Amino acid sequence: MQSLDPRSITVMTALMAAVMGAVLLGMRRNYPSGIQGLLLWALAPMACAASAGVYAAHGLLPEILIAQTGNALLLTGCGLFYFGTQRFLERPVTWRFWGGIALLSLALLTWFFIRPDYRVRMVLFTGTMTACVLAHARLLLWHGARTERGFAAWLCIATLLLQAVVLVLRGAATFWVDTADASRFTPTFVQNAYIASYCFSVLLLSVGVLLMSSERVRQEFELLATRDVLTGALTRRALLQAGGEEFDRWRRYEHPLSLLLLDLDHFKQVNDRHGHLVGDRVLAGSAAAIRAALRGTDRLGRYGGEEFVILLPSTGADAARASAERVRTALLAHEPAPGVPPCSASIGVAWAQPGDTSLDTLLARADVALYRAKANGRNRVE
Ligand SMILES: Nc1nc2c(ncn2[C@@H]2O[C@H](COP(=O)(O)OP(=O)(O)OP(=O)(O)O)[C@@H](O)[C@H]2O)c(=O)[nH]1
Repeated sequence: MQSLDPRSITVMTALMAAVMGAVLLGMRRNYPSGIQGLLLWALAPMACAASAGVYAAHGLLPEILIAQTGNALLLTGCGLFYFGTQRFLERPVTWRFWGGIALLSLALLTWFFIRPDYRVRMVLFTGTMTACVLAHARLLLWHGARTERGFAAWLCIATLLLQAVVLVLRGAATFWVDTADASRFTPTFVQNAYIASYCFSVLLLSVGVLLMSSERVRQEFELLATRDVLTGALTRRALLQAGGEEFDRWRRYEHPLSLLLLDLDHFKQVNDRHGHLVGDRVLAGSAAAIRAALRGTDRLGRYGGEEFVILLPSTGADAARASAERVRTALLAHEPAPGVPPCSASIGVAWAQPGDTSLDTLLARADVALYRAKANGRNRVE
């Protein structure tokens, strides 16, 4: 490590960070605009690259200019990563607070040029960086890891925590390894390790945010493929797949299985009287009311138009009838938004019985029961 040239590592860091920034910028063009924070994440490694470029000019320009510009750019890069994550997690962006801290720290650093001591400047700068990096890790731990529980969020958190450890160690070590008139390119083992670890942390953080965006895209596509946009219920395809799996489980383990076929009553009249848009709102509101009346393991799917299927795993005939009754009364009790009419539902109940060969058998029986419920006056369970 001692034999490594700190200026060369700094130049490599600048090049690598610039490439990562360009990759993130290019990637952003192909991602849905609904995913926020990508531009800030792309600008972050570019600011880090610029700071490394400025540091690499050590000895060629006045030290105060290099130190202040380089530090300002490095803090900006750190902040852009942080603000990008805030945007990505759809949290309020706190430019002012963190910008204020960075400016204060830079102002203090300027003051130390009047009474120069490299070690004090080092402690102050690594301290500010540690605060920024820990704030970022905390943001991801509290908000990110909950919604983005994937590998990528943990990679970012681990990188940030490691970076904080390195910064604290670097700040603390300065009083042992540096002299008051040392400079950033004084070739000590500690300084080389510090610059090299910074290079890796920019790389890992850029890869981490790139993976986080890819995971978000995958989640959104998965949601689009399996969720009905209007009601949030499972699509017909996803519902039939889930139903097929539950049916196989019933056949193998003989856990009871029931399903409800629910059809909103006189829905055509709602459309005819109030228009399709209001009809859509009735559908969305009804689906929300139905979902609220179900257990966590039950699954609601939109079978077609105004027809829904509710899968009730581990539920026998009596419990299924009770569930259906609960859903029916929940729809009656549901208070629609102003201007949206209430709507009742008829429900056909079916449960798996010996001799059933597929989910279709249950669906066909539920359909017959639903037809009976309609024929017997609607707003009822059969
Ligand atoms: N607004 C809206 N209407 C839909 C949607 N899908 C289906 N529909 C309408 O739902 C209505 C269903 O009408 P019908 O099958 O006659 O049933 P109904 O009026 O509910 O009568 P019953 O089922 O016998 O009580 C049709 O007018 C469809 O156009 C949708 O996504 N949005």
